Amino acid sequence: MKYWRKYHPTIGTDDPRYHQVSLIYSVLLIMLIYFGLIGLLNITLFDAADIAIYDFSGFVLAAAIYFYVSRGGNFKVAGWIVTLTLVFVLLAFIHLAEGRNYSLLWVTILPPIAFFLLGPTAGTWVTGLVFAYCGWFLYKLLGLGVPGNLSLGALFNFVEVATAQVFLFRYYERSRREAYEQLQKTSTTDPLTGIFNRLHIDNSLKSLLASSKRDLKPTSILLLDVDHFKRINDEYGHIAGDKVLVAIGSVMKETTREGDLVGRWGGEEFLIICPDTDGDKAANIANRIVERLNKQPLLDDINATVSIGIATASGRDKKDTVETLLQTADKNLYKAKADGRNTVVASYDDIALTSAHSTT
Ligand SMILES: Nc1nc2c(ncn2[C@@H]2O[C@H](COP(=O)(O)OP(=O)(O)OP(=O)(O)O)[C@@H](O)[C@H]2O)c(=O)[nH]1
Repeated sequence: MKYWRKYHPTIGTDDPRYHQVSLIYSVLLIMLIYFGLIGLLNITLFDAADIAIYDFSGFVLAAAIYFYVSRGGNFKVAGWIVTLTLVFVLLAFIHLAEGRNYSLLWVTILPPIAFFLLGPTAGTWVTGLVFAYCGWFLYKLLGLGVPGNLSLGALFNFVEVATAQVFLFRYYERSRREAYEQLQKTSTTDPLTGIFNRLHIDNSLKSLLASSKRDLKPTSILLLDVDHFKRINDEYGHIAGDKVLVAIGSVMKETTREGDLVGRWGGEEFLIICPDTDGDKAANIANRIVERLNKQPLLDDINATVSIGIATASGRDKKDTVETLLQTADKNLYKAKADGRNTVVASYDDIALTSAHSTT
């Protein structure tokens, strides 16, 4: 496990920021070691206390950024600070070396870091501006007759390589992001209905229940099962059955809030997670779904109803787990089926359930 995970336990390997945060910490550690070591060498071996002041300033800056990020600072801001610090260090070095000994080559480490931490647009701007400045700096050096590696040909080579780098890294970062988003979408979506799949809804339930306990806020889940779905399949065919599942998915999306998570639990079963929702509110949502399905046919002339079992974690009971919550919802769903279907059952006796309809 990466050592920085102790500062950010919620950023798992499936989080899009995982590798960015990892890179931020790596760059900061390299800066701390490099500036600390070179600063000490400059004082002890080279007797250059004036240069050591720059090294120790760099060390303190890197330590301050490290402190900021590890105490929960904004990663976007941290990404900018790390990139701009790197730009400053690179330009300072190139200036001190006056372009000798291919020192300009160091600027080529900027694009992979800038594009990765800032994204394709800001990455293009930052690297484009720094490269343009370096080209101008090289051009100025030509007239000064500084010895070593400097000619008009070198300037052209620099400009060409810099331009190619900006375009190639921009292309690379864009395609990496698109591929990542595509992968994320397919790994979390149910291919038939387009709502979340079981894996995603299961993972989300774990983390939402943990935050519910941390914030002492209730979380409710609604387990839905389509009534007599086998009959629909038998009567209208499997393709129509699939369309019914898609339409029920849309009804659930329309009936719930934006922060609620709607997913397919398997076959003709669905699960809705409602964060910050107590049993009463969950029953209202469930009743809305049942009423909507009773009001008008789902598809042309096909009617479909659902039975719903609700479970609520208060957020104050440490004993609540994903398993106990699912067991309760399942038990209530079973009861809703036994009560004649097309109805809602929750664990709380004081909830007024308005949706008991006759079964088809
Ligand atoms: N069209 C279609 N049918 C599915 C899909 N997944 C499961 N089914 C069908 O859903 C039906 C579920 O039947 P049962 O478990 O007997 O339940 P039911 O007929 O809905 O009856 P109750 O749940 O007791 O109200 C089975 O016939 C499955 O073949 C799917 O993705 N598409």
